[in-house]
Formats: sequence, structure tokens, C-alpha cells
Amino acid sequence: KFMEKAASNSTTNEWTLGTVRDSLIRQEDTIIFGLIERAKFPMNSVVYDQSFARIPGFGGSLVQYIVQETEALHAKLGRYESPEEHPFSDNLPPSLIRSHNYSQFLHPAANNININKKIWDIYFNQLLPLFTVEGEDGNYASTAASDLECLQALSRRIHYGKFVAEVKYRDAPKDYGHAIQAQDRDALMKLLTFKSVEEMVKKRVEKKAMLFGQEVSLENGGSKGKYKVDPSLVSRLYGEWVMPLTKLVQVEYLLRRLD
Ligand SMILES: O=C(O)C(=O)C[C@]1(C(=O)O)C=C[C@@H](O)C=C1
Repeated sequence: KFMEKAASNSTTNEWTLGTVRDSLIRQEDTIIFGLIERAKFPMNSVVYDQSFARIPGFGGSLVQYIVQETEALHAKLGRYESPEEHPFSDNLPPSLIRSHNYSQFLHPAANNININKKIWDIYFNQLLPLFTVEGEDGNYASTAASDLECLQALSRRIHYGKFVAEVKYRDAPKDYGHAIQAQDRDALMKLLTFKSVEEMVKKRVEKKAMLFGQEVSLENGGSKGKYKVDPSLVSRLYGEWVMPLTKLVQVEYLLRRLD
């Protein structure tokens, strides 16, 4: 019994509910800084207009182009071999470098879960109009690059649900096992939800948005309640989209956990 425990600990010692939550907390910073950077630019809606781009040999918009080309470059350096990374593009080139020996913490079914299409739609149709002001300033490439940063940060955070789910499964394999065998989404959702944690997350990201997005001045007083992104919007972003999607990834993963 003891040996069994020691052996299982040695393969999982870096992954606990505490360490995966620490990573989610750190990723909040990346997401909020990304939004602050994007909010520097107005909407620049031509970036999303397929008929504006007219790039020879490419039918899509400027943002589709920068995503496709950047992901192709990153794929060549093995970015999407990491279990924490998920591309938005299909048909990426293979990695040109020696593979890193990533720890086999997740069940192999994790490889088949990628909800980036959903993240893409929500980001462009619902989030962007909330975080940017109307208008055009011509900084199209910077705008598109900044969208890609936001998309990557959101995607990484949301798909991190796979790690959260695996930790939770290992902590309570019997409870989860029953719900998985029954393929009961609602029961899984109930098991993995911690309302009090969600409330804390929403409060913390709001506070971070205040701190990171304040005007810094050497004169007394400093920030006069003017923030680079609206802190209550960041809290809403988490409550309405980021956490629900992270939970969706957890459910999708758990449903396949015993395959
Ligand atoms: O911290 C957890 O337990 C998670 O599953 C992560 C998370 C989140 O997305 O932040 C999602 C579901 C829980 O209800 C609480 C928080």
C-alpha cells in the first residue's frame, strides 16, 4: 500500500489543486495585460473584414492571416506539442526541433479537446466590442497582433481546465468515476464547481485590473479612478465566459477520462 502511494506521488508531485490554481492566478495577469494592450487601439474593424484584406493567395481577414502565419512559425518551434498549448489554425507544419519530454500527466483523450473555435467566436463577437472604443487609427497589424496575444492567453487559461480536472479526478476517483460511467454532465459540473472560489476569482481579477490599469503619476493622488480597462468588465469576462468555458473543458475532459 505504502509503495503504491509513494509511486503515485512521485509522478504527480508537481500537480495539486494548489499548484494548478496558482497557475490560473498567474495567467490572470497575462490576460489582463493583454486586454490593456488591446484597449490602447480602437476597434479597427477592417482587421476583421475579409473583403478589406485582399492578401494574394489568402482568402481571410488580417487577423486570420496573422494568426495563421504566427501559429505556423510557432508550430515549427514545437509550441503545440506542449499539452498547455492549443492552436486556432488547422494544418500547421510539423515541429523542426527535438521534442521535449512533457510529463504524461493528462489522459491521452486530452489531445482531442480544443474549443478554440468557440473562444474565437466569443472573443470577436462579444468581448472585443466591450473592451474597445469605436473607430479606426490605422494600426491594423499591431491591433491584430494584440488580438492574437489575447486569444492565446484566454485559450491557454481555458484549456488549463484539463489539468484542473485531472487533479480533481485523482483526488476523488470514486465520486468522479460514477458520474463518468453514467456520462452525466450535470453531475460532473456539480462535482467540479466551487462557487466560493469563483467569487474570489472575480474579485481578484477586478482588483488586478484596477492595479495594473491605473494611471501612474509622480504627483500626489495618482490614479483618479480612471482605468485602462474597466475592472468590472474584467470581472464579468471571468464570470460569464472564462470560468464557464474552463468548466466546459473540465467536463469534456472528464467525460473521456475512462476511455
Ligand atoms: O479552481 C477550481 O477548482 C477550478 O475548477 C477553476 C475554476 C475557474 O475557472 O477559475 C472553475 C470552476 C470552479 O468552480 C472554480 C474555479
